[in-house]
Amino acid sequence: MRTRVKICGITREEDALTAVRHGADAIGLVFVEASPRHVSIAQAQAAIRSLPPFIAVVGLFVDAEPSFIEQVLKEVRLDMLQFHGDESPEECQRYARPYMKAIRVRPDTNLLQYALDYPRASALLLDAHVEGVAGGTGQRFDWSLIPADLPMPIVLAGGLNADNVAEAIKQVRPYAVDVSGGVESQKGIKDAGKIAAFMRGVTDAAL
Ligand SMILES: O=C(O)c1ccccc1NCC(=O)[C@H](O)[C@H](O)COP(=O)(O)O
Repeated sequence: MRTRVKICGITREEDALTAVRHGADAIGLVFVEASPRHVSIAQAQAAIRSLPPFIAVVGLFVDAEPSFIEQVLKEVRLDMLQFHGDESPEECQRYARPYMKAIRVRPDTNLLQYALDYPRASALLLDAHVEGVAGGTGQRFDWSLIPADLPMPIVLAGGLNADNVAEAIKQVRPYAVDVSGGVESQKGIKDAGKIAAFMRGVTDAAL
């Protein structure tokens, strides 16, 4: 089975459709004001309005107020939540949606403990730790820090691109990969050629 792909930081309808046309399984919408990939509720609605069925829409938040998340959930058809800040397990599981907990991995990060602490997460999304930046850094981390026996699906993120995604999949064997900067022409604007090349890399890893 091919590794699933989530393309994150989608801000425009045409980029959502390009991602899907090339085989992406999920798209991510960044509801974080400080991000260059931030979408308003209206932009999010527009970006996903013509998506075909069976494509998952993931809403990304960083330590957001619950009232804001509830408001987004009322107005945008999100299938899953992605918590990219310091949200506790209780905070992550209070919404009527499955969620992924993003972990910014450092050499001393105990990923097995995170899996135990967030037992109701659908997956752990593993991203690079860059001081002072919540995510979308374009940096990769040392994949050998990921234990082989994590009792939870892994979504591998952080600095992935067409040149390294096949190697990443072969080494880590994640459930899914997540990419943002590696398929962009500028922050928040996706590039069809880079998306196509990334998807070829994912397919090549399965051969
Ligand atoms: O994308 C952002 O600007 C962002 C801001 C705040 C928190 C998280 C953010 N992005 C997270 C992601 O898009 C994914 O983890 C992504 O796959 C990793 O980004 P990249 O290294 O650019 O592929």
